Amino acid sequence: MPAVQIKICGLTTRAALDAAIEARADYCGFVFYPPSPRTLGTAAAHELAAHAGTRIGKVGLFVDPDDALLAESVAAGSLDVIQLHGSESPARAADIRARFGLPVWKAVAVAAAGDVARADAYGGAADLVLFDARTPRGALPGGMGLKFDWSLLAAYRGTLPWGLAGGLAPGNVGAAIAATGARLVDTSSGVESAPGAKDPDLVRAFCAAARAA
Ligand SMILES: O=C(O)c1ccccc1NCC(=O)[C@H](O)[C@H](O)COP(=O)(O)O
Repeated sequence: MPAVQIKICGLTTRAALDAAIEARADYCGFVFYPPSPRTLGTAAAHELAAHAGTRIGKVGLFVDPDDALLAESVAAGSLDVIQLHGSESPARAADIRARFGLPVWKAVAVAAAGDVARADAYGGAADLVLFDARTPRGALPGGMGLKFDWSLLAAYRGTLPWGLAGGLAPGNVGAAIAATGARLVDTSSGVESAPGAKDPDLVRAFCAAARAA
C-alpha cells in the first residue's frame, strides 16, 4: 500500500517549513485567511515558497475566496494545490479548478453521518475531499484542534480521494489512520506550542507517527 501522505498546515516561519521538509511531509499549508492566527501576506508567502522550492507541495488554504485573492496568492505562494475551507459550492469549486488550472481540495465539515455523504456532491468539481471537524458557529472553520467521530468514516466508500483532518496530533494520528483508513492526514494545531506557533519537534513526531501507522 502507498505511504500515507502528510500535510502540515499553517506554516508561517522558515524553521517550521524546514522541520516539515526534513520530516518528509508531502505538503505544507499556507493560510490566506486574515482572521486566522496563521494567515500569511503575499510577501511572506513568496518568501516561504521560494525557500521551499519544489521540496514539498504547497497548498494554499482559502475560505470563500474571490478570484483576486486567489490570483495573487497562487502567484505569491507558487501554489500546487488550492484548498477551499469555506462554504464553496461544487459549482464554485469547479470554476476555481478550471480558472486556475490547479487541483482543488474541498474541506467538508463533519459532525454527523449526513455530513460525510455531502462529499459526493464534489465529484467532478474537486480532486480530493478533506474531512475536518465542524467547528462552532463564529469560530474559525478549521485549525481549531477539534476531532470528529472517526467511526463515521469507517465504512466510507466515496468516489473521490479523501483525507482526514481535525484534532490530529502525534499521539493520535496512528489511531486515526487505523480507524478510518485515511491515506492523507492533515494537522495544524496538533503540532503547535501556541496558536500559530509550530513546534519543530511536534512536526517531526507527527510525521514519524503517521508513517509508522
Ligand atoms: O489553520 C487555520 O487557521 C485555518 C483557518 C481557517 C480555515 C481553515 C484552517 N485550517 C485548515 C487546515 O487544513 C487545518 O490543518 C485543519 O483544519 C486541521 O486543523 P487542526 O484541527 O488544528 O489540526
